[in-house]
Amino acid sequence: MSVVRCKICGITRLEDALAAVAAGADAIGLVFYERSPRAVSIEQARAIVTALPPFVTTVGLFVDMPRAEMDEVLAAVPLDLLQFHGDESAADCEAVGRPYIKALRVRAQDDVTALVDAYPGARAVLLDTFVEGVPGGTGQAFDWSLVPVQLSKPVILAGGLTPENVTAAIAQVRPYAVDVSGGVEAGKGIKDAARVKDFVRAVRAVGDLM
Ligand SMILES: O=C(O)c1ccccc1N[C@@H]1O[C@H](COP(=O)(O)O)[C@@H](O)[C@H]1O
Repeated sequence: MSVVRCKICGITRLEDALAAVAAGADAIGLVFYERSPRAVSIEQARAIVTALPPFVTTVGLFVDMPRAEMDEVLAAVPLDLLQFHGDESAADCEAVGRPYIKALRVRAQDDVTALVDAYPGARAVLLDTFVEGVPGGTGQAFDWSLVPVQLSKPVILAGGLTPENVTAAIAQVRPYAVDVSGGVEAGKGIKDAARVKDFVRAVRAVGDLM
């Protein structure tokens, strides 16, 4: 048996965070990208993070945020892990001095192994869908066959996952973890508790088969 971890991203409300935790999510993600419909303020994020029980990883998502702005967030919100979802280089990520994961948007022409190897300090890589001009949260899946069987980092699979397709995604990619945002929403930034529950249940069930 192999457990597949599960992150629910794009949380904007405490009630959604608590529902995700109650459903069994391992991590919740908060988007600090002002152009996202799921963006949270520092105050909102702090209220959510400080109200969570222990043993739930809190992840802050950033897209090419200037360092001074990021330092303001990090000083105010006790995040466990950073998710760099823009064009940050490995040096940019390392310079922050916090544990991080790097999101990489996968295209057919990419050498995914080389992309991953460019971030030796990352705890894991998050593989997401490439859509021109959109850094993430597209709600679109990519061709999972583009993910090599062996990579130098644990893989967090993202991009258009839903309670309906996550079983097939895990069976094909065999990731360390999965990450979902749009696929469990009732509206942008508002989670659908029943879909969150269905998603986590599906992830747990397929993990038991692996
Ligand atoms: O959610 C967003 O708005 C977002 C904005 C900018 C970068 C990343 C964003 N979301 C992350 O994208 C992946 C996939 O999301 P989806 O499941 O396809 O909706 C996930 O990590 C989101 O948190």
